[in-house]
Amino acid sequence: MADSSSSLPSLFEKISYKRYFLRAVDLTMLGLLFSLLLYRILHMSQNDNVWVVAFLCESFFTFIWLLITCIKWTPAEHKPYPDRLDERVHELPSVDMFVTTADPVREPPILVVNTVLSLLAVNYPANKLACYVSDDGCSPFTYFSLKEASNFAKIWVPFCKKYNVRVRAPFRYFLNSLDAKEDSEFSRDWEMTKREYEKLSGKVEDATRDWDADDDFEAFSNTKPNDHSTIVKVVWENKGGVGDEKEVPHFVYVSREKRPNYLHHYKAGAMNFLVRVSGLMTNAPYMLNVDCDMFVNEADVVRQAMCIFLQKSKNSINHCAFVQYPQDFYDSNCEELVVLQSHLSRGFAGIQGSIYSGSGCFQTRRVMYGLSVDDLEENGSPSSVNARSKSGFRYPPDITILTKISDTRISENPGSG
Ligand SMILES: O=c1ccn([C@@H]2O[C@H](COP(=O)(O)OP(=O)(O)O[C@H]3O[C@H](CO)[C@@H](O)[C@H](O)[C@H]3O)[C@@H](O)[C@H]2O)c(=O)[nH]1
Ligand SMILES: [Mn+2]
Repeated sequence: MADSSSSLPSLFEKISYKRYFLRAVDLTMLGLLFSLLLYRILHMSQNDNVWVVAFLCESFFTFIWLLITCIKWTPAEHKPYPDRLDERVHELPSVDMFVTTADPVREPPILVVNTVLSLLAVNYPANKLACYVSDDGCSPFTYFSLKEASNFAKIWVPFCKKYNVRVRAPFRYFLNSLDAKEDSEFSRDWEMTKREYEKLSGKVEDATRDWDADDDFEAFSNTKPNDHSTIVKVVWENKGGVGDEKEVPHFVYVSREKRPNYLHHYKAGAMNFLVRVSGLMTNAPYMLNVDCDMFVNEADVVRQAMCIFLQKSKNSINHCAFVQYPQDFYDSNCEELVVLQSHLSRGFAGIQGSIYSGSGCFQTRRVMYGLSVDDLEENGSPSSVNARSKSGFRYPPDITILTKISDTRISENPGSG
């Protein structure tokens, strides 16, 4: 937990922007819009429909413009200082990272593999991380790809950490050719890692044609995407890890039970299931949620979120429920969305906080369980909270049985050592 001594610098700063000129422009606009509306009202004649319609349209425009202007009035940004974490926080908290996928055809496994690799390689102690993939397609190809990815992760994670790679999704990283001209250690490692990645993508792409289904795939026989029992497989277990740079975090494959005629609630159902399974296995106090076609484009993403979560306020309780990251797009023209996010989200940050959009979001487990901050112990973890919260909510019995991953072997990849 963060040291609450007020003499130490804060883990993040809220920077407010002074926009005097833009405010003057906005006020002028407001004056002009009101004068126009006043002019329309004063010269309204009952039989002129066009005039009335113009008045209604302009009133609506003024209303929307006013809403947006109010949101943008006091823009702010939260600037985290991850370098300060090490001196302030003695032990970083655990984080469970969730990836959802639903269809191996619409969402090719190589995309899911890249999402997962970018998460496994973030700058955070590997023994504090667990990555759970929910597969609503119940696809042995997805599972096969993830097993292969976990082998490649043993090369990829140390490579990223050794050379401080910024974008840790290999398909993006290897788009750029090698800079170093001479035969250096880096260029040798780069070539070797690229070769291994190409092998991995080849295996994943060929998986539908040529693969050996061993006993580990037994669970997938006679299953249909909408009719099968739950499958949980520990793809990789970080056994007794100490968090050094060569380690790979826990990595778990999950396909929840589905039956025809039972609603499964799409991504929301998958997220609920991931919360419950991870509650039994690693029970981290913080959770991250990303879609399978996203990747982490900033290696310090978890440390940055921790700067916000672990900074204590004056009464030494942190009320932060979630940290939402904005989305960027690499393969489509979504400039409007980016502009909207960068302008409006700064405005929201200045008023109260960011908009919750789900994906790309860290949330606390206690909020997901419906707990209030008054129910918390000093360490902020829900594991020490009684089964009944103030709202009278009672956990299902399985949620209160909290065990660590090393005690709960549901199913293990035999090759994971
Ligand atoms: O039955 C399902 C259907 C979808 N998904 C996953 O949910 C995510 C989002 O689904 P997608 O069809 O890609 O929706 P998008 O419109 O692209 O996603 C946006 O909109 C969704 C709500 O409609 C949000 O949940 C997402 O986070 C947000 O990125 C993907 O990872 C899917 O694999 C499941 O796990 N199970
Ligand atoms: Mn999508």
